[in-house]
Amino acid sequence: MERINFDQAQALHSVAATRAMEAAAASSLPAHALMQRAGAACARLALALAPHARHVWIACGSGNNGGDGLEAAAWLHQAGKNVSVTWPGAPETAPPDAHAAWQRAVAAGVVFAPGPPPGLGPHDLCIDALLGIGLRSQADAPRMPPTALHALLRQLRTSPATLLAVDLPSGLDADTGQYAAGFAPDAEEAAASTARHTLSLLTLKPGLFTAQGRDACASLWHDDLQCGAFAPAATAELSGGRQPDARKARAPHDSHKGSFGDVAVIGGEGLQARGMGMTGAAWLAASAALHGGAGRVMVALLDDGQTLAPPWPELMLRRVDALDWPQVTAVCGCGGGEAVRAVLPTVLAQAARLVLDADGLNAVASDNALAAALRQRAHAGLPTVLTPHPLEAARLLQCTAAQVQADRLAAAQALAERYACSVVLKGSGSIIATPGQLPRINPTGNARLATAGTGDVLAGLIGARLAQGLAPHAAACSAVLAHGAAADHWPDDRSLTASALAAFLQ
Ligand SMILES: NC(=O)C1=CN([C@@H]2O[C@H](COP(=O)(O)OP(=O)(O)OC[C@H]3O[C@@H](n4cnc5c(N)ncnc54)[C@H](OP(=O)(O)O)[C@@H]3O)[C@@H](O)[C@H]2O)[C@@H](O)CC1
Ligand SMILES: Nc1ncnc2c1ncn2[C@@H]1O[C@H](COP(=O)(O)OP(=O)(O)O)[C@@H](O)[C@H]1O
Ligand SMILES: [K+]
Repeated sequence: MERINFDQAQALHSVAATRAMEAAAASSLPAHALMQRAGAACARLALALAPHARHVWIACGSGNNGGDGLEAAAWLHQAGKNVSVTWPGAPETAPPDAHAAWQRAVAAGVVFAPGPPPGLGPHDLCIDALLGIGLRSQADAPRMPPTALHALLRQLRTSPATLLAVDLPSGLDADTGQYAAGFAPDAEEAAASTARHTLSLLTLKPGLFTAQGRDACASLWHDDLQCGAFAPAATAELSGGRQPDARKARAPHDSHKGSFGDVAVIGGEGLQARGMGMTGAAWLAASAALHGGAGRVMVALLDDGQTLAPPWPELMLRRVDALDWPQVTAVCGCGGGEAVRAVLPTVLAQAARLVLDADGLNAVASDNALAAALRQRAHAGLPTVLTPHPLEAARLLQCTAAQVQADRLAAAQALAERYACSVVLKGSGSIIATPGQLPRINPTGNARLATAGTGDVLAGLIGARLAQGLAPHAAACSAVLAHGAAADHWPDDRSLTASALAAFLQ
């Protein structure tokens, strides 16, 4: 068993891949062995998390997730704990493994009760074994009426006792990180101050790391039930460990500024165009490229020459028509407004490497000729990274942001395929997808990044990584990881602003 610290690379497996692993392992093990291992692992972690628990209450569902809970009950009872189980299932309809686990729990003398024991306190433990990877999004004919299940879930979530979820927090979709309809915690449940843990069994699932998954699983543990050898190919991977790093300190002594590449930021519509000055976005991206290690950073503002001097002397103002396209890594779209449309045909056709952000993406979404020019870049061998947030991704995919969020991995992969380039789908658990590569989920970052301009900073940092010679997928993974890590290491007593974040980057 390992505790997941969100700083190590990890292979992630979908429900289908997990089922395949379970079938392969089960075929070479004695009957019920996997569930016995699952129950034992759960009991071990329970004893470690709540060693002084006077009561352990286990709420079990009618499938095999409930079976894991029944196995854990038998182990914990044998360990001398005062265990009670609520199991609205029935032996005659339980799957075979869960039926055997029920028999073991009964034989061990576990107490069955319709609800939690009275007086559960912070030292006690609740175990959520209601639903695992068998969650159906459309509960058409559940054996347990959803209302009964929801009532148990509410008691688990609002109890003062430590909460351990078996395999998944019940109701969370393991593939997408979204709660099934009706299962998301309400405000009172979300505000409960209970310590929460999740023990993921056999595999780590993508949904634990993106969308609502991070909040749902809280503290995360993994036990492969000694079946690692049966793991199929990963569905996705969690970024972590050492990333490709083009920092100057590690560069050959005989380097010069040209060795680290030129970034040209193209964006920042002026105030006069539509009464909305957005040059700040371009400066933020440029600052991030500079602090991220680009050799030279140029800024081509779309402000009709209004700006007289850059806010940092290292940055160079350029006109768009004065850029040396075969040399530059363009970061285009930050604060670009409507003005960016006019320059996009040139940028898409000529920039040697490109990060397309914000209004650059919106323009492509609404213009077939620009979309075709974007796709054409792949045929011309020109690397491109798109950096949409969910609404921008929805515009590009002609769907709603809710549909994007409903399956972030699939949405990012669909965009990467459609435009034949790398895509960073931003938000909690950013996804990095590139055709022909295993998609990545980024584990760093937090809600402090939810402030205006941090996306511009990310675009500039990806530009610096591309300019330093990394391939698009590696550049995106490395920059997204560093951007989130900067927020994770942010001093508690300072508020995070985008300009301070850009200056904090390496
Ligand atoms: N596979 C493995 O790798 C291993 C699996 N193991 C464990 O088994 C778990 C998977 O077990 P599983 O397949 O029996 O599904 P599970 O999560 O118990 O859910 C099915 C139950 O939930 C119900 N139900 C579903 N959706 C619902 C809804 N929306 N609303 C209401 N009810 C709903 C559904 O009802 P029904 O469809 O029968 O009416 C059925 O009763 C896995 O997560 C892990 O813990 C480990 O022991 C070892 C290795
Ligand atoms: N809750 C969160 N957890 C992790 N990262 C977040 C969170 N909220 C925002 N971010 C990150 O902050 C950045 C915001 O970018 P974006 O939405 O484009 O904002 P803006 O356009 O204001 O710069 C993205 O990198 C996103 O992944
Ligand atoms: K569960």
